[in-house]
Amino acid sequence: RIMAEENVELSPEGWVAGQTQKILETGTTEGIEVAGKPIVLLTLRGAKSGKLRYTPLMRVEHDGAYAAVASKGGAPEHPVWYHNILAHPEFSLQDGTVTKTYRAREVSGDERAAWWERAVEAYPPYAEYQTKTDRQIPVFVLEPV
Ligand SMILES: C[C@H](OP(=O)(O)OC[C@@H](O)[C@@H](O)[C@@H](O)Cn1c2nc(=O)[nH]c(=O)c-2cc2ccc(O)cc21)C(=O)N[C@@H](CCC(=O)N[C@@H](CCC(=O)O)C(=O)O)C(=O)O
Repeated sequence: RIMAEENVELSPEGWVAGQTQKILETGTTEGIEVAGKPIVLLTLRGAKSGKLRYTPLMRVEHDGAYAAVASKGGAPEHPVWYHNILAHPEFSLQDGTVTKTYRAREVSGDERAAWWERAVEAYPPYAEYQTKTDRQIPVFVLEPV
């Protein structure tokens, strides 16, 4: 029996959906950028709906692992996907034309500090976002499974 391909939801945010669609059309994240920096495409499962949702994030990579930074531009609240990644921490991430499975864990202390530095290096506006909110912006490390 061929299982029907599960539908994956686009973001309701127009620009986010547009960048996602470009990745799907071209088959790569190459050339899709925010402030001139590269992005990656996660496919996360909704914590309540169980729906798959395309969630593009900035590309923060080190030694084959990635960081997912729940910045949402420094908004007062975490992005909703923060709950999705906690509820379903194993998911696929596409970087360029390569899609692999990763497992996320939220980091704190020195480990978080090291990844925060890498994140700001990869996408400097993260530092500015953190000054805009007193919530500590969550950082997840994504390791290949
Ligand atoms: C608007 C809302 O988005 P959000 O999950 O809050 O996340 C907001 C943004 O972080 C998200 O759009 C990111 O993709 C934006 N974004 C980045 N967002 C970041 O936080 N960090 C980044 O580094 C980042 C980079 C980036 C690069 C390119 C790009 O196009 C977008 C980028 C959303 O998608 N809502 C949907 C889905 C909601 C959802 O996931 N519901 C859960 C329920 C979860 C619960 O409440 O328990 C479910 O389905 O079960 C809806 O309302 O229908």
